[in-house]
Amino acid sequence: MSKKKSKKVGLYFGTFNPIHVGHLTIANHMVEYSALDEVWMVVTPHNPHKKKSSLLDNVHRLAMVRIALENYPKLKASNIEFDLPQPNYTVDTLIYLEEKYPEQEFSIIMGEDNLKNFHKWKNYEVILERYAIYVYPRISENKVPERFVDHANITKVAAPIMELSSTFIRNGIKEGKNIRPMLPQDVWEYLDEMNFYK
Ligand SMILES: Nc1ncnc2c1ncn2[C@@H]1O[C@H](COP(=O)(O)OP(=O)(O)OP(=O)(O)O)[C@@H](O)[C@H]1O
Ligand SMILES: O=C(O)c1ccc[n+]([C@@H]2O[C@H](COP(=O)([O-])O)[C@@H](O)[C@H]2O)c1
Repeated sequence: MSKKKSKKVGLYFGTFNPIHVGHLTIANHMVEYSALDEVWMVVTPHNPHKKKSSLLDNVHRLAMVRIALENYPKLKASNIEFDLPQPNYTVDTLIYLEEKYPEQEFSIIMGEDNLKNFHKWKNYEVILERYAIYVYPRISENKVPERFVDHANITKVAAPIMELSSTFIRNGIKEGKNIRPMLPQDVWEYLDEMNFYK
């Protein structure tokens, strides 16, 4: 007989270069308005679909996620991918997490933009078969592929839409713009003091 899992954990993967209020709003919404007990923000060293240039060191991206989550006990920063082979394929991370935390029930949190490209992820069928995927709305082009519409393991969540990106923030800093409202206060202070992205 299989043992009942003790905790429901939603995994929110990203490069978080840097984490911004769009990410934080989603993570908090997911943990407050779903059956999840916790959301882990998994800092990805190297997204297989992104270039590594302009990527701040893993430890600094993790530090900013930790700072952002200080007052959110149900949200955790995770460095689980730091010691896994790169680029980081999500399916491999999931296998590793299952072995390390057999008592926890994992699901995946993803934006609708990611769902549109999900069929390009490594072994996406395996992920889809084994995990619940919570999808929140994003403004983006193209349609969700037919095979994902109304899929039993995919749940749409009506989270608020905040269209900002880490790229926009990095470019703004480089151009000397004030981008403070887009970042948690303490994260802004950290990256300003460290002279990141200038
Ligand atoms: N404004 C936002 N609202 C909700 N989700 C977001 C937002 N920006 C990014 N995400 C999602 O958060 C996860 C991590 O995103 P990522 O770290 O790549 O951030 P990003 O802002 O898109 O970064 P970049 O501009 O560097 O590509 C992804 O699933 C992405 O779709
Ligand atoms: O496993 C894959 O093939 C795969 C391909 C693209 C992206 N991902 C994961 O999706 C996360 C969010 O992607 P992105 O493009 O929105 O930054 C990223 O941090 C990776 O962990 C995973």
